[in-house]
Amino acid sequence: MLEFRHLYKSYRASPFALSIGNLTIGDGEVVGLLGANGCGKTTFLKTVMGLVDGFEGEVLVDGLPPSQQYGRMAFVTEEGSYFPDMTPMQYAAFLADFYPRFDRGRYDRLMAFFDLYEDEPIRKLSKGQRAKVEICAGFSKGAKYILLDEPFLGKDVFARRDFLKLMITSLKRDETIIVTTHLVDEIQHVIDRALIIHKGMIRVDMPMDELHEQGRTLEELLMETTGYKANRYREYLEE
Ligand SMILES: Nc1ncnc2c1ncn2[C@@H]1O[C@H](COP(=O)(O)OP(=O)(O)OP(=O)(O)O)[C@@H](O)[C@H]1O
Repeated sequence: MLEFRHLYKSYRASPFALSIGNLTIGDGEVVGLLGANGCGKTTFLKTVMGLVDGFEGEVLVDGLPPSQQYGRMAFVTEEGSYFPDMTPMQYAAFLADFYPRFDRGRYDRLMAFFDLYEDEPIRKLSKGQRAKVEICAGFSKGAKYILLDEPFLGKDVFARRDFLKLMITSLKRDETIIVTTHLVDEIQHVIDRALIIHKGMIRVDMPMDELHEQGRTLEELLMETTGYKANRYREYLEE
């Protein structure tokens, strides 16, 4: 379980702070963290990973600070691999040494699914392929909490759809996912719960079943919450 208690983090460069009152994310939940550019999604994930200093409040991972739970968490970011000179095979061996619960079978199955070459250094792969290697790693570390920050960047539409299906069908019971993305259409039938952040605060926390029952789409909810106006560009053209 992830618990947030009065989390508050401001940046001088940002006009608003990330401010999360009380929030709990239970084991096995697949949560979509949504919102406009700069609203605080990555900062939220980084606090869970213990990568943010100087915030008020508390984040607990199964009752402990993130710094005591690194082995239980995987963070897949658009920044890609920190080990570009390794081949995916060497990377797997490294992960196996580092993560006691590393699942080599799952890594190999994901690599095969994405048609990735195992013998080329990661830096020689395309941007989308490098991102796929990170997904293979993230889902194979044996982490209970898998945080995905824009995992679809650079992936073609087929890879995105297949990956989502694979992710959902291969999840283990207590694996908990938090995924940020701007591709709301693609994840709306994948996530269990939507959190929408607007200007640093969670404005919507809704189970997807409830949204589907209301006959509304995630995109509509996001637009209503963030005040996005589809024809706003006209105001600029008509001035
Ligand atoms: N290390 C930092 N130093 C200064 N400001 C930062 C830092 N990290 C984030 N910010 C600011 O905090 C705000 C939230 O940023 P964050 O990266 O969390 O947004 P985001 O929702 O992930 O955006 P995007 O959708 O563009 O990825 C932004 O205004 C950003 O400029």
